[in-house]
Amino acid sequence: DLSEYKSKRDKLIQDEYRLTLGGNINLTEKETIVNNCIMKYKFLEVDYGFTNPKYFNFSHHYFSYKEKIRYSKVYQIIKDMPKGAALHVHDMGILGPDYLMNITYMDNLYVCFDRNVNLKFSNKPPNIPCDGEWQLVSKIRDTCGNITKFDAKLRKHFSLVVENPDIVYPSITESWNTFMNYFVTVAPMLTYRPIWEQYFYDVLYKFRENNIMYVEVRSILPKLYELDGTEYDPLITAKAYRKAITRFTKDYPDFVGAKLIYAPSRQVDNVTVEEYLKLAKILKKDVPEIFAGFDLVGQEDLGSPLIEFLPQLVAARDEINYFFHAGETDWYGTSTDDNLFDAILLGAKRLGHAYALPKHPLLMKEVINNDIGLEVNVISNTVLSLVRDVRNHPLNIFLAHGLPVVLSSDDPGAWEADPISEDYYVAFVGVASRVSDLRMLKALAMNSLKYSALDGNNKANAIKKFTVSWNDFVEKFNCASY
Ligand SMILES: O=c1[nH]cnc2c1ncn2[C@@H]1O[C@H](CO)[C@@H](O)[C@H]1O
Ligand SMILES: [Zn+2]
Repeated sequence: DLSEYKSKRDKLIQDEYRLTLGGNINLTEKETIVNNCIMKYKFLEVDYGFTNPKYFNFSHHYFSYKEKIRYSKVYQIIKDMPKGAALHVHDMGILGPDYLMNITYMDNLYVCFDRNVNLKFSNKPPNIPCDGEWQLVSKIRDTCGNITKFDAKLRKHFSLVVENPDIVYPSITESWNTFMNYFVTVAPMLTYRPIWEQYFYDVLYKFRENNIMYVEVRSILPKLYELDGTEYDPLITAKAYRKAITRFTKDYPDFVGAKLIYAPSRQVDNVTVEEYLKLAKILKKDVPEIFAGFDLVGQEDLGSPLIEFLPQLVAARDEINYFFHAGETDWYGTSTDDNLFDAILLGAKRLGHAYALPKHPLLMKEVINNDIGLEVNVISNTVLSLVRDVRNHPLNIFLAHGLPVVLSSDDPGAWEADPISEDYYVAFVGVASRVSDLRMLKALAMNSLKYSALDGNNKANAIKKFTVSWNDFVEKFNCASY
């Protein structure tokens, strides 16, 4: 009979909900008030899309709706909500063009325009080959007559954002080429030693503003330099991180801190990986308080796959923790896809992206059994051409299975997103189930600390600090203020 059918149906739906990430959390009375508020606004957004699919922002390119995000009440609440940690971000990709443009107003910066734009701090015209003339940026601004135009031209090189992404980025090749150019352009500016130290301090400041209390940054550890051309080895870059972190946590004692994952390019040979790992061991010895582990980066489809470096990676795995990018691909059954097998077999503590994971049922089980964190970066995956309509992002599968997801933002500066709140917003409204609520958001925030590289005591303290600020957020919450 129908009532029996309906109670069976209700039970099935409820049981399944309990399997989703956060589905087992019980909300307090106060949390329920917050939940009712955020869900009221979430339903408005989702249901509007359901009846007007063509206006559902999340099915279009991120660039087409990014400017509207700030008006979303769901976004505004998420921004104010304590979110724990950001565990997957890359050194030079965090602060975007507005920040970078300010740097171009500093003294001693030279520029040379060829096919690209080359920038370098120096006390004399740089001795770097360029098919143009090296000139002081300040001098060009003094003499060019139209600073606005000059700045607009410069700014274009500091961002992937365009008005017509479908034409500019027809495939992963175009988006990644532009993405790589971004790093090539900004690296010589950011690796000027005084800038590097200040930059990471400012990164932490921006994260704190987004209610993040702890960060793990991946860095290629580029060589820093001085105005006279002196260059330092990568250990100095790591020490510059430590310096910035120490200064920041002194200025903002409520902030937990930051750690470093050494993450150099994967497009190298075995000898180079051997050298990378040697440096990783030195870092572990010399800057133990900030060193978390090792990763390899770069467009994964272009290689090299992890299997190529097996002897080196196996030899170091007892000493170094791995946090590999793996499965950041649409190509099922390829060597990129197979990186997931190797990352897991090599004992990775977390996986970067793991985008291809749902196609591997046994690996899904391994992730659960070994409690491997999945670092998901939804906006990155859209901008870098893995998925357009985020309702098709595999994050919804991870969430449905209650897998240990942590949300992060990869390179928010490169696509002019805020440090992390927009990623939470897109994941919560565009990817997660319509009915996933504050419990999921709380679970995601908790996961970010649980799966961090903080050690026992520090992790417990961080979770305590998080609980205090979460309760404070809930206590002071006023739906009418949004
Ligand atoms: O999502 C990603 N997948 C792989 N590599 C990345 C991603 N984001 C940034 N980088 C890599 O990190 C370096 C800067 O630290 C960049 O050169 C880029 O290759
Ligand atoms: Zn990444």
